[in-house]
Amino acid sequence: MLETLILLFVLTILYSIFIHYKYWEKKGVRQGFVIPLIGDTFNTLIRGHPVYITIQMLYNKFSDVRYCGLYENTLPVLLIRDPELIHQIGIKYSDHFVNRRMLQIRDENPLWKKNLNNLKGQEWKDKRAILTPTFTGSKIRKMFVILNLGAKNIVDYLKKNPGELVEVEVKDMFTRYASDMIASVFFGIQSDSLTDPEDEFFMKGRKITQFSGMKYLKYKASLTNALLAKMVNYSIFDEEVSSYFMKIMKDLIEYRDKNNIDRPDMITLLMQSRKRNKTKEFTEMKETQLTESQEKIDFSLEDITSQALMFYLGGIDTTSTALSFMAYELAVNPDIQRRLFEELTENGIQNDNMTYDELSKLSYLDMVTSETLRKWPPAHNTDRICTKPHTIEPKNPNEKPVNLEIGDIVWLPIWSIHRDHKHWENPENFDPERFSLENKKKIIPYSYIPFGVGPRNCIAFRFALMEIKIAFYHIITNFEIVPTNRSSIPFKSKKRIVSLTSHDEFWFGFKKRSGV
Ligand code: HEM
Repeated sequence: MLETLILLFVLTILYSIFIHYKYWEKKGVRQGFVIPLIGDTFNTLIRGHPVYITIQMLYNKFSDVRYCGLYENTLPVLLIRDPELIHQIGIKYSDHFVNRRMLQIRDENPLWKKNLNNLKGQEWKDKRAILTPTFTGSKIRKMFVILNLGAKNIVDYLKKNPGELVEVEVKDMFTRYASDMIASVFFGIQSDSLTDPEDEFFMKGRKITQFSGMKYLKYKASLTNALLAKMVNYSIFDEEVSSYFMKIMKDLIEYRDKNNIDRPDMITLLMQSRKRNKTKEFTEMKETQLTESQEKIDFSLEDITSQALMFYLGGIDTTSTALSFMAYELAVNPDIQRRLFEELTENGIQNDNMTYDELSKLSYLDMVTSETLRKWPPAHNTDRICTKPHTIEPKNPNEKPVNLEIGDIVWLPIWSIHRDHKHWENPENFDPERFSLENKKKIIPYSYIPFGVGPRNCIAFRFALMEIKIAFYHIITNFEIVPTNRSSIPFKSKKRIVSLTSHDEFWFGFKKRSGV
């Protein structure tokens, strides 16, 4: 028995070394030395680096190529290093790379299976076409009043604390802000988790967004291997969470249908999408084309809840991370903060009646937001799965055609591209000037992709930008953000983590401005 096991082990190692881990080499793609079963994840698994740093180290190791081959443990992955190739995969040949990898999670819960992020191929195209019009600039403009009120809550919350200086852990504060915004805009309910730490909606939502301990291990196992996925029986939306959100949505839709309520929020738009879809009156398709099969699509209560939950999952951590890093950079760069304060106060905007257009015109606010998302992209990596055979044609002398097969995984390393010295001068510096009107023109296309790329990019990018800008508009006109003894400067990342998270939390002081 023991001999058989040893033989099996030796055969596995030999197979790994001579066959499995030659996957990219055989396709003419550069790859490094690979440890069987660990693949290229050594720096995370053994040294404890966060995932985005491990990817960046691999990205920097092959500095002279447009792409390189990696192994996430046993899984072959093609890492794209070239902005033009990002354009090809994300846009030009996007039909060959329709899906993302998240889809491999074996979760039978329909709320999980039906959401936009997880849908594949034609089903994804159809749903995306229905949902895209709900996120256009004109729709965000309509719900601006709600966003403005939500952002003002941050100021009310901070002002409730006595004294001239309030010390706050901003990641928690912004997570609550983002959660209250989603509750209001996507679930039509008033949630005030900033004032009530135990707010029910927030506590239920936390169950979805927290990926720590056993839950994270199960998630990783499910992602890596279909067999493991079955064994660990992992579910992102468990029974309790699913029924809670389904009930909220059902009650809300019934109430609104019955009382003809037309609040300017996403629920109204999603309900209109449902009706429009039934009557085939679609006019605003731009980013994705309508398809014939669309007229048969059912956009049920389950669908609406599923999308709203996905917006919760996709929108909380990303937005609160961006907000936290923006607070960090403004605290450590007082000159930038001063200039931002000047812009926000010199424009004569009336806080209470501020409009979407007024906020959109604040150019320095836009520059600071863009630079935050460049230096600290909350979604540090995205991917595509090859859905139609595709050949990357050679461009440089050492390249051969690379034939990608159905199922091959391609990584678009947002963090590494944003910190590549070839594209950005002193990429570690926080410099909003990179995004001035003049300098913006010099940015290499597709070297700045915080919201991903092409038809499968972040559907809610306008909404996210507005959420960030309006929050900082109110914060900076009322407070100066300053470092305190508890602030962790420079930023230190948590070890072995997938997301961009601080080791020591984000503590900062908010000093009341005089006369406000
Ligand atoms: C600063 C905030 C945010 C960042 C940086 C961000 C970034 C991203 C990125 C990089 C992707 C993948 C795009 C690709 O693969 O090309 C994505 C997808 C997505 N995001 Fe966001 N996101 C943010 C906020 C939000 C918010 C607020 C929502 C919802 C309200 C949201 C909903 C989604 C959804 C549903 C997808 C999947 C789209 C699809 O597969 O069609 N995101 N996001």
